[in-house]
Amino acid sequence: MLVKICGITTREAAIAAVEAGADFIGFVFAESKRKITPAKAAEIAKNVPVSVKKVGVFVNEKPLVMREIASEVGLDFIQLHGDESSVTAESLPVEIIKALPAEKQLLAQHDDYPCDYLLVDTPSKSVRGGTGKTFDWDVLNEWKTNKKLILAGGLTPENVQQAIKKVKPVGVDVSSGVETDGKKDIEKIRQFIKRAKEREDEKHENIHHAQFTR
Ligand SMILES: O=C(O)c1ccccc1NCC(=O)[C@H](O)[C@H](O)COP(=O)(O)O
Repeated sequence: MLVKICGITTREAAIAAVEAGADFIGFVFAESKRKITPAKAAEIAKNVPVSVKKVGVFVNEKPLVMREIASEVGLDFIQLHGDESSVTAESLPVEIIKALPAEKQLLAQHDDYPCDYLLVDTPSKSVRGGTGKTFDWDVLNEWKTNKKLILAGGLTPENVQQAIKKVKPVGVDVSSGVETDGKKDIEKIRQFIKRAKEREDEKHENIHHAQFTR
């Protein structure tokens, strides 16, 4: 099970995520209480092993700005969390995670979107991500796709195993659920990754993208 810890703003949180076995760490460059400057993200990223992928989260940012930040920070992935077109996604020089709210119609419309992973998150009218709220996971079981799915939205150390069992994604993503009083909590990061990866033995035979390949 791939694990992405998002909204990293400190070296301590990055180290905790890396040591606990995270596969991706995410830096939010969009408007957010977790927004980080490219310079600070670059400083943190330079101490992260190459095996842990660095993801930059953007919402409707100009492609030129995304390219500059990707180069400055050494991003491996760009996570598009807004209404970015396929053309924008294809113009970017790194791998793409496309984030979508869990709405049936929207998911269906993105079947051919050029991305390496689809991250499905909780819909919200006011903020684009990091809500800390779950959605009805059954929406995903009615959705047929050949995309690799990352499940996000309100995951916690307590509910992540249940979520994996029900949705069978290739990866899980968390931000609020590993925070205490709005700050990343080292112990929660460790617990989240441990529990997500504990189900490792049961994976592969029936992960979401394989189950629904047409
Ligand atoms: O985290 C944010 O504040 C944020 C703001 C704007 C766009 C995206 C954002 N986060 C993206 C993520 O990948 C989060 O991990 C994902 O939305 C899940 O968040 P949470 O429900 O808090 O675990």
